[in-house]
Amino acid sequence: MSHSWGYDASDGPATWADHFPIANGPRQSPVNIIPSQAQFDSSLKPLKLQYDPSTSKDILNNGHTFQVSFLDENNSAILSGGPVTGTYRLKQFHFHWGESDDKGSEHTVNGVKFPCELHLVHWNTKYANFGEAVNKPDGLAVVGVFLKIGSANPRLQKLLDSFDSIKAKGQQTTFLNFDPKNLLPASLNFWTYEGSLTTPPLYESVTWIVLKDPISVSSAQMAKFRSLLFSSAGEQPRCMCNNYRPPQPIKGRKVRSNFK
Ligand SMILES: NS(=O)(=O)c1ccc(C(=O)N2CCc3cc(O)c(O)cc3[C@@H]2c2ccccc2)cc1
Ligand SMILES: [Zn+2]
Repeated sequence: MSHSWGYDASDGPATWADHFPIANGPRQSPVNIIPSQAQFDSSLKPLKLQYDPSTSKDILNNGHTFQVSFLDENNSAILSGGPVTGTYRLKQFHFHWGESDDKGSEHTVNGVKFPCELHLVHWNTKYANFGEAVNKPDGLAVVGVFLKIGSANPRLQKLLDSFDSIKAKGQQTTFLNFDPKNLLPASLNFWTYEGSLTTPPLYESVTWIVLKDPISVSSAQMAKFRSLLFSSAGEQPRCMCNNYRPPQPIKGRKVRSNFK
């Protein structure tokens, strides 16, 4: 990433337009979803997420979030159907969260923030690879899943148990056989709209697919997310939290749903 950016007052979302003018573009993400204004679209196909066999590779603290990356040389973890045409391959998933349980998600619903939001990032196989797809208008499809405070979610435990080895920026460790299907709610009902990356370079290349139903996370598990650091080993430790961009202007875009 060329210019360094972050989530503090000095380098956070309010400053991103200085170096990434597309921050004020026509299809920026995230947005506030207002269910009563979403349009049911019966032509939307069921969302197909085929993550078998799961081909997770590693888990990395990249200084903005932590992400689990996947082998994407073949179609072993793909998204199809829903609002997209063609086949999109899973590249990585990551999360955004707050310093406290009352905020942290990027998308909001009727203005309500969730404590955390999962993003599963897929790229369109009409392009050669993720790097080619990342700045094309139909290049990416990201599935967003809200996390809601409730009972501890055992399916998050393997992620949380790896945090001690990726505490600081740049730390990475092997992370095999993790099936991201286990992070999905029972229903794949979704809202969809045309948007962007929610971090610099903010490319307007994302078909967003935000699932209506959340998965659970306990307050203690959220505290573990906040044990990660934005900072590198040896630097003044800075808690990795509030790594979310607030909702951006909808600018006339339609949010569609596949459910009534
Ligand atoms: N929140 S999100 O919209 O789902 C999203 C999706 C992808 C990416 C992503 O892969 N990025 C953007 C941020 C970033 C920061 C780095 O330090 C880095 O090394 C890579 C990335 C990648 C990226 C990859 C390729 C081109 C541009 C950015 C980031 C956020
Ligand atoms: Zn994200």
